[in-house]
Amino acid sequence: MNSILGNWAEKFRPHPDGTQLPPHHGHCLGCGPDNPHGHHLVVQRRGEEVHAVHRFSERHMGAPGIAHGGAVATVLDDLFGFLLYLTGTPAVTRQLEVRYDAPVILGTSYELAARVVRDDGRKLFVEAEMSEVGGTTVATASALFLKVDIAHFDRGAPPAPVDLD
Ligand SMILES: CCCCCCCC(=O)SCCNC(=O)CCNC(=O)[C@H](O)C(C)(C)COP(=O)(O)OP(=O)(O)OC[C@H]1O[C@@H](n2cnc3c(N)ncnc32)[C@H](O)[C@@H]1OP(=O)(O)O
Repeated sequence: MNSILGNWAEKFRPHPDGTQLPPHHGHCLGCGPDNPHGHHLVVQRRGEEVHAVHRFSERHMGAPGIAHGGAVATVLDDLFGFLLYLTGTPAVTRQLEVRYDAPVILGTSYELAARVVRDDGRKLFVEAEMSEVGGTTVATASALFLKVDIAHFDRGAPPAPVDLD
């Protein structure tokens, strides 16, 4: 098994409500603490949802002062990946749709929440939103995740040493 994911059964066991969920792995672009280009997303379980508060930095700029749409999609996609701590099943994104309702401003905190809306055989239909703290929604996303065997992740090459340039 791809050692970067560690032991799936131990790691992706159900985590208690209210706790902080572990990153997928150290170099994950969305949540890995060791990825210098990453978003370092920190996610909590709240009931049957996963929640985060996130601030984009200058590394994620699209238009001046505004987060790149791909960066916003990355964070939403990675947030969906935390629902796997609730379902307990390995799964990957098959389709992702993002609606950008308002510019996401760099340096501003946003609240994110995601949930499974339908668990249908191999298919996990999920949805999420990103909002100003206590306010207006700036982006919504829906995705189809497909459950895979853990061997799916063996197809990845071992991570190269991190290049800080
Ligand atoms: C450890 C977790 C980290 C999480 C990180 C955050 C999430 C990610 O970034 S994941 C990375 C990005 N995603 C990927 O790399 C996935 C790449 N894709 C693949 O590997 C394959 O396409 C894979 C494994 C998803 C599916 O392949 P395969 O097993 O052949 O499935 P496929 O036959 O195409 O579809 C399975 C079923 O889903 C259905 N389906 C496929 N696409 C759709 C769709 N868009 N809408 C509705 N149904 C669909 C199919 O019709 C089929 O249905 P049925 O079984 O009823 O006939």
